[in-house]
Amino acid sequence: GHEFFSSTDQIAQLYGKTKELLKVFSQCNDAENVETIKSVLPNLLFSYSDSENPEEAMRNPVAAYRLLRQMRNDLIYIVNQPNLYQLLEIPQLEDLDGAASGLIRLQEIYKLHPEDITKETSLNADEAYNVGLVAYDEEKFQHAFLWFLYSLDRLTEYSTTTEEELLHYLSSSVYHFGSLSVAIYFSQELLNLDPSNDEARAQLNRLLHLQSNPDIFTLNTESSNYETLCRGEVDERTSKRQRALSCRYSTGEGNPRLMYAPVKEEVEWDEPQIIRYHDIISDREIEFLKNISRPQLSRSEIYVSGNNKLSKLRVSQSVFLGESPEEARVSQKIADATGLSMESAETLLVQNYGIGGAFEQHIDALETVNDRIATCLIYMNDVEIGGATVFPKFGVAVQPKKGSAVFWYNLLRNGEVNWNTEHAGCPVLVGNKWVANKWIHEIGQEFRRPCSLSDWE
Ligand SMILES: O=C(O)CCC(=O)C(=O)O
Ligand SMILES: [Fe+2]
Repeated sequence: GHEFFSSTDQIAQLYGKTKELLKVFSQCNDAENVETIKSVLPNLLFSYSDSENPEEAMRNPVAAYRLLRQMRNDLIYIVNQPNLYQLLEIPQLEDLDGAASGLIRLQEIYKLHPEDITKETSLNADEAYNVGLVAYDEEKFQHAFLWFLYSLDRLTEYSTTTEEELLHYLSSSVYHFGSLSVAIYFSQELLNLDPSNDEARAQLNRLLHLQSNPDIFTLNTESSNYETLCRGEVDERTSKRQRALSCRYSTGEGNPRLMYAPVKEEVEWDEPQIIRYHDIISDREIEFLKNISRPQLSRSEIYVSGNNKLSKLRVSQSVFLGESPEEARVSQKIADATGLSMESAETLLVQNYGIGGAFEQHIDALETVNDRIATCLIYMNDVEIGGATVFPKFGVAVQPKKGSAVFWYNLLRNGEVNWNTEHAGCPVLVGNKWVANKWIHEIGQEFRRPCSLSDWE
């Protein structure tokens, strides 16, 4: 079936359609089971705010996760009424888990407690429990523990989650990340609640045989360079090297198309060069690209030793556009700005990220003949928080800016892969993220970027 969690835009589309569907049901009078449906409709409708624009509703990943759960419940409810046709695709359990996994990724990278990430939108006990279980499955025991604690705090008589389940998982997750005495505490609580629980008694006895006591509230996951860059903690450009970087108007050495509309170039980094072109694509072109891509989006894959496959390392949906006058126009602008030939370039890959959606470190080069000599990455919107493109090998974070594009060479002049161009798309903490990639290949650049035998250029 269809996947939702890997593209916030897909969730937004479903949200819009679900609202419509509920409205239609609330107005129809002839369906047989309409009375039952009608009796619950006010409740369902109530939770879908009328004034809210679906895309806007997705800017907060916690809200997006809640809505996904809620739409699943509501749509399942509707489909279970006889005589009502299901017109919409129902989010699957995999979507809820994928969304929860996105929230955990955000917590890890941006070092957030459940209370931090739910400041705007809180989760109820059941929703939090589900996030905890996903963290537990991913062996992120400290995060799991904190979510179970959060869930325990919010337990009510309406919760499906039970205190026993939570105590069990609290004990077990805290045990895994190291605090034995706290594990013992929760195990004891569980036994107090239900003295006949033999499994809990055995567990408590096992725990009582062990000892240790670390700090259980400090989020101390090891950070890679990628993660520190995403958080904006380091960025080498803030050092004195920045002064060497510049901004200029380029007329492409006399290119007639640029004479009257020069491109604004900014050097984001000098070695290897990373160049930002400002205002390379207009808002209208962006809307057009989004609209043609939307119905064609599907989960992005990663390329590993000759094969494409789905991976948690890349949570987004994308589509390679077909050839069209609009695609060609964007291509031409990139050709003008970079001075490179688009003869063997791929068509634009339009990409929308999901809940906590990211693309972890990778290189764009495929290590094949006629390889991807360069990348031009177009930002189709501003991202409120997170979502930077980062280069861990030299410590630069580039923030998306609507209408701009960044450009770099993936290959050295001698044709070898430049491993320093390794980069990542950080998870989107607040907002949505649309980008479009133009991958430019070697064939056609012979006279534009002459090759060299040196092994460092
Ligand atoms: O989204 C980003 O910032 C990076 C995307 C990227 O590296 C890619 O699609 O190859
Ligand atoms: Fe990339």
